[in-house]
Amino acid sequence: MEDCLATGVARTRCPSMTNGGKTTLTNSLLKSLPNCCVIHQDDFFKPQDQIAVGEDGFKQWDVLESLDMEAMLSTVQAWMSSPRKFARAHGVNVQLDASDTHILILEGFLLYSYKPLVDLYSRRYFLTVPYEECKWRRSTRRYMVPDPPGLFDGHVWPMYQKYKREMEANGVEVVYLDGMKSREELFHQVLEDIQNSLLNHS
Ligand SMILES: Nc1ncnc2c1ncn2[C@@H]1O[C@H](COP(=O)(O)OP(=O)(O)O)[C@@H](O)[C@H]1O
Ligand SMILES: NC(=O)c1ccc[n+]([C@@H]2O[C@H](COP(=O)(O)O)[C@@H](O)[C@H]2O)c1
Repeated sequence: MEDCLATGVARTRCPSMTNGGKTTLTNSLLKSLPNCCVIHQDDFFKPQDQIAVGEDGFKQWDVLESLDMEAMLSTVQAWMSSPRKFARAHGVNVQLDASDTHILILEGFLLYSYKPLVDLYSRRYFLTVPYEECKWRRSTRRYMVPDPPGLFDGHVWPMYQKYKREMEANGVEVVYLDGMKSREELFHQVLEDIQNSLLNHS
């Protein structure tokens, strides 16, 4: 990572639990950071017929095996090999100024459990909200595959807790963000942090 930052290229991550507010935050950052691309982990869910059904009867969406992480890694590597080309191909308006800074945001709910990606980043954020808030926000969402009754308590929340425990046990260092803060406050906090990180490595 250090070598990339030394050339003015930064990568960061905006992961969290489901409904922590990561898509909202990512969209705000995208508008404010130069030459900024995003890769959404949700785009790498395997097709529904490849998702295992657990002993609990639920389709196991919230486990790493439900995602094609190799494909996600290849996409990250495509950005790493040519951020400018990647940005252009993804419709990002590339600014040709002297700094030549490029930023990649990875946004997803299970990013710190996939070893090949864990150490690639200059900044790692983790948005959290309390159980009740998460459950309420989730109840207002409509996913491509709607949640069956009981999924949140029976699968989503226990998997979130399991992966978070594992992440902590593995010593993955993250900046925790309080997802109960306002959208504006979170945006300014993270924007400032990323800008400082870029300055420190320029
Ligand atoms: N800081 C916030 N405060 C209150 N509600 C928020 C905040 N950020 C996002 N939300 C709302 O929470 C829901 C989930 O947000 P979203 O950004 O899609 O979460 P995620 O991408 O983490 O699943 C949406 O209804 C969104 O408007
Ligand atoms: N995008 C999909 O195809 C799909 C299908 C079923 C469940 N989900 C849910 O998406 C969640 C992750 O996305 P968010 O972090 O945006 O909530 C997971 O908790 C998972 O249960 C997504």
